[in-house]
Amino acid sequence: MRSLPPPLRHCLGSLSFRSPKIAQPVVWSSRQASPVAMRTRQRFVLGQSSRKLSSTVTPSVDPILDMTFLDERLEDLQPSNIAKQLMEEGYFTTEKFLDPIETTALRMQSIALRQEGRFEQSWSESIGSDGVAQRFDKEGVFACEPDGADYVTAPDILIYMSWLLQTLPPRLNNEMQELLPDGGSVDLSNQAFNAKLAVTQPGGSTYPLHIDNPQGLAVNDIRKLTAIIYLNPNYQAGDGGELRIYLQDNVIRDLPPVGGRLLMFWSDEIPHEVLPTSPNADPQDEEKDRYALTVWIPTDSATQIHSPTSKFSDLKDVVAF
Ligand SMILES: O=C(O)CCC(=O)C(=O)O
Ligand SMILES: [Fe+2]
Repeated sequence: MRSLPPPLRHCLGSLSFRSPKIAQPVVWSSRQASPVAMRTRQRFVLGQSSRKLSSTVTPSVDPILDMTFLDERLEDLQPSNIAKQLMEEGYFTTEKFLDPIETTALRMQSIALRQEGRFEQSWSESIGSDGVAQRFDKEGVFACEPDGADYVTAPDILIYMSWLLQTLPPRLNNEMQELLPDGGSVDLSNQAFNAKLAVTQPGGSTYPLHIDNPQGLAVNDIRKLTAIIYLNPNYQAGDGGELRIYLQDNVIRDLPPVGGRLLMFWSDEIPHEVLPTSPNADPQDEEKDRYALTVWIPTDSATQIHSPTSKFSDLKDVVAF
């Protein structure tokens, strides 16, 4: 059995989306091919009512993330404020969602997954004027889709993903309902998700300008919210790799990928790119590797994707597909 149910898989590239369906409920299960998974034969179920991973697996490192603390941190940020910023500006960010110890733990667990061979060359598709998708490798970028079997090696990555998926959609839906005049909602779903743990190597690796979900319903891609946590606790000014986002009124913001930063934006509307990562550093300098964990949350209301009445609908003109 493959890790996530097939419909939850998405291509490792971020500019396209190959999964036509979203499955329910979210079930993480062991990869049969993995020797670790063969030993554990464990399934992780994210029930809506459950707040914890149901697991009898002993991780190889002790997890340190606590879902209750994460809940408290989200409340401290005031979800009403997050919802307001998403609706008014298209994005929300805070630099210190995880503390340095937590950020370091997630980074070390990412490195352990990489040492296990879980990362692959990252690639994307660009859509030509003829509508045909062209695949290309992203030089110096490698990625992994974490799943339940990775709990043994990377328990905190799984705990974070699990917490985010259970907590963020209902919490933000409630707040947005309050804000929308007709009581409508963007209807974020906690029944499915896509995830990518990516490393961008120093020496100038980039992500080209793109929107995560450019094709939308044409390819049954209903990803609505992108949530990224950055895992670079030793980030220094000059390390590059800023996420550049393009907003309304020609506003451009560069967000350094400092460890612990949480960033959210609309997957189907907000153009962004990654600026060169440590352009003057040696590509083999692992200290300068730029790690980021992205979770994409879909919507249960297809009409929310590329809505022509959205105030952000013009931003797509920034990106030439
Ligand atoms: O790593 C980042 O800052 C953004 C990555 C990204 O744009 C993507 O994966 O689609
Ligand atoms: Fe992206």
